[in-house]
Formats: sequence, structure tokens, C-alpha cells
Amino acid sequence: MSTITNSTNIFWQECQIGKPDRQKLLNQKGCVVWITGLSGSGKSTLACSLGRELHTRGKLSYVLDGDNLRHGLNKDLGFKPEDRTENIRRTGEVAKLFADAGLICVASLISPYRRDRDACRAMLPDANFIEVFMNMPLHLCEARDPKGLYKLARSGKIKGFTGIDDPYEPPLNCEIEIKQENGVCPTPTAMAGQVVSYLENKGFLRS
Ligand SMILES: Nc1ncnc2c1ncn2[C@@H]1O[C@H](COP(=O)(O)OS(=O)(=O)O)[C@@H](OP(=O)(O)O)[C@H]1O
Ligand SMILES: Nc1ncnc2c1ncn2[C@@H]1O[C@H](COP(=O)(O)OP(=O)(O)O)[C@@H](O)[C@H]1O
Repeated sequence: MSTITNSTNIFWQECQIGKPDRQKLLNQKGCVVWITGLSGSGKSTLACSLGRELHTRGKLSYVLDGDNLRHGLNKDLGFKPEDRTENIRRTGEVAKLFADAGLICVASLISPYRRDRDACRAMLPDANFIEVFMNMPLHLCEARDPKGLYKLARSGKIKGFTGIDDPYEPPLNCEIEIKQENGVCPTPTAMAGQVVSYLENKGFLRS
């Protein structure tokens, strides 16, 4: 039996300098850009391209990439549904802290279950959670297969692979959808541009 129990007798500590002060300093508004989609759909590519574009504009962002977090913070988690749920929950909590710090936090994880993504959304004021759906067809992701994982999943060497024998639940109400036009995927710069335009129009790139 676990000896870990929920904390009791704890109190929230307020500081004099808060999120509005940090946002003013940075001339931007803290938020979470949550990129979800199949493996190989272009989540990391968009996250990096977006980070670069924001940096060029003098805006402070930080990328939380699912693969990278699994090297550290989430290294104890696998791909069972409950592990994925905990992976998303922890990442959501970290993203919330970055947003509170005033940063534009870009989280890129498969995050296949709608309920888990919605739980992260519920951690923040609604407008501050911007869900980006990489709506790329499975056949495209599988043809890209940059890590050879779809091949392993198809041959049964990886079990519970998203899109093959584990579900991906597409968002019902995402803020931004990235998809092919006439069978062509937008370039990384164009994908980032779509997100930057959204952030600009909603006032996140000024304090
Ligand atoms: N079973 C299974 N299903 C899906 N993905 C798998 C699996 N096993 C390993 N990988 C590799 O792990 C990366 C996904 O990690 P995430 O933390 O984003 O996944 S999740 O959000 O918890 O579902 C994912 O990275 P991306 O390809 O960048 O999406 C894969 O490289
Ligand atoms: N917009 C794009 N146009 C062309 N190739 C892309 C695009 N986005 C991603 N790719 C390529 O697809 C592969 C998977 O992209 P990646 O960003 O690693 O996906 P994910 O993080 O969702 O697994 C990589 O080889 C990447 O170079």
C-alpha cells in the first residue's frame, strides 16, 4: 500500500509581484498553446517553428515536448491509459506554472484522450488554453514514420500504439486546426504563422 497521502493543513502563499506584473515586464500575456495529434503529425515541428517565430518577435516562450519530458519529469511513466493520463496531468500543471510566469508555453504531446486535455483546459482561465489540433491523416503520419515506430506497431512489436491499437480522440472544440489543403500540408512556417495570427488577434502578444 502507498505511504503517500494527500497534503493537509497547507495554505496558499501570495507574493507581492504577480502575473500581471510579469506580463507587463515581458509585454505579452501568459498562456498555454496545447498541440495535440498523432505521432508524426508534426507537433514538434510546429512547436519549434512557433518558438522560433515568437523569439524573432521578442516574445518569451518555452516548449514542453512529450518526448523530452519523458526523459526526465515523466520518465517513470509508460503508455498505459493511466500513465498517459498522469503524463498529461503533470504537463498541464507545469504548463500552468509557465503561463503564470508570463510565458507563452507550447506543449506538444499526443494527448490522445479528450478528457485529459479538457482537464488541462480546466486548470486555466478558458481563453488562456489554446488547443491546436494537428489534423493529419493516419496514412500521412504512417508514411512519414520518422522513428520507425508505426512499422514496429504494425508488426506487433509495440503494443498500444496511438492510432493503431490505442485510440486517438480528436478535439470537438479546438481553437486552431492545422490540416492539409488540397492534399498538401502547410509548411512549418505557415503552420506557425496560423498560431501567431491567433495569438496576435487575441492580444497575447502585448501586455
Ligand atoms: N505506444 C505508444 N503510443 C504513442 N507514442 C509512443 C508509444 N511508444 C512510444 N511512443 C513515442 O512517445 C512519444 C509520445 O509521447 P507523449 O508523451 O506525447 O504521449 S502521450 O501524450 O502520453 O500519449 C511519441 O512521440 P511523437 O512521435 O513525437 O508523437 C512516440 O515517439
Ligand atoms: N509541415 C510539414 N511539412 C513537411 N514535413 C513535415 C511537416 N511537419 C512535420 N513534418 C515532418 O514529419 C515528421 C514528423 O514530424 P514531427 O514534428 O516529429 O511530428 P510529431 O512531433 O507529431 O511526432 C518529421 O520528419 C518532420 O520533418
